Amino acid sequence: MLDQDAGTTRDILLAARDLSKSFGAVRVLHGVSLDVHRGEVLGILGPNGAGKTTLFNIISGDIHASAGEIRLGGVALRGEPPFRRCQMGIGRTYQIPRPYSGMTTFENLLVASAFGGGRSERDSYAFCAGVLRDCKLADKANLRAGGLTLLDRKRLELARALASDPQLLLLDEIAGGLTDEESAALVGLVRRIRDRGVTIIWIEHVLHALMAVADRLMVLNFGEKIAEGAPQTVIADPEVKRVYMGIEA
Ligand SMILES: Nc1ncnc2c1ncn2[C@@H]1O[C@H](COP(=O)(O)OP(=O)(O)OP(=O)(O)O)[C@@H](O)[C@H]1O
Repeated sequence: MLDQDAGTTRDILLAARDLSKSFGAVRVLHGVSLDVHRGEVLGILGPNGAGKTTLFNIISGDIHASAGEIRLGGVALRGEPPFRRCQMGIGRTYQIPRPYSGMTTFENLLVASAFGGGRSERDSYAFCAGVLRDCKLADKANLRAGGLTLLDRKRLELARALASDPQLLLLDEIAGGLTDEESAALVGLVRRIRDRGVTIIWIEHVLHALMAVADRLMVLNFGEKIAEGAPQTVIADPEVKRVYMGIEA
């Protein structure tokens, strides 16, 4: 699927149209549309409860939208369960890490590589060893995932998503609680992942981390998109300042 963008034709990997979601009488997402171009990093900002994770849950198939449609590489995702979407190339992290606690770190990656990435067991070993190194988990390979520290469980979330070989990677608040040094290392890793050709959508409250790598930003508030565009333009927007940063113009 192609679109015209300021005179250039760019390839759209994910196209979402008019997504809405209500839980009972509570409307948490309303008419949200977005296009994500291959190879870009789209950052998503918004106050708590704005509907950011709900948007990810709809894209990954964890929940169904009340209305709207999503296409990945032009293919409609309607009705596809999460495991199929993973096999189609959508990898994600969860805000609260969800490892297989009784398995080792390495075994967690092998499962993702074999069942999500479709690799043979033999190929998975070398591939997952590389992912472990990238995510600074090599020395934790044989530890039970349930016994890892929160920081390492967050690293494992990212590593598992990478092991499934995504073309689209959804990152949900992976920088929270990191030191400045750890945050800078994470930004470096996200850049390297992008440079390998993976398209990324990153929900993050740690603004400086997001600003360091995002090509575009989108802002949600009360389930609606209130801004989208170049990062510097978006964060200078008076409405975004008011809603997200509590700054009145
Ligand atoms: N399964 C659910 N049932 C009922 N309400 C839900 C459910 N999931 C989310 N919500 C509500 O939907 C709204 C949006 O939640 P969501 O987690 O998408 O927000 P968010 O922007 O990701 O917030 P945060 O930055 O705090 O993670 C919230 O009011 C939340 O309580």
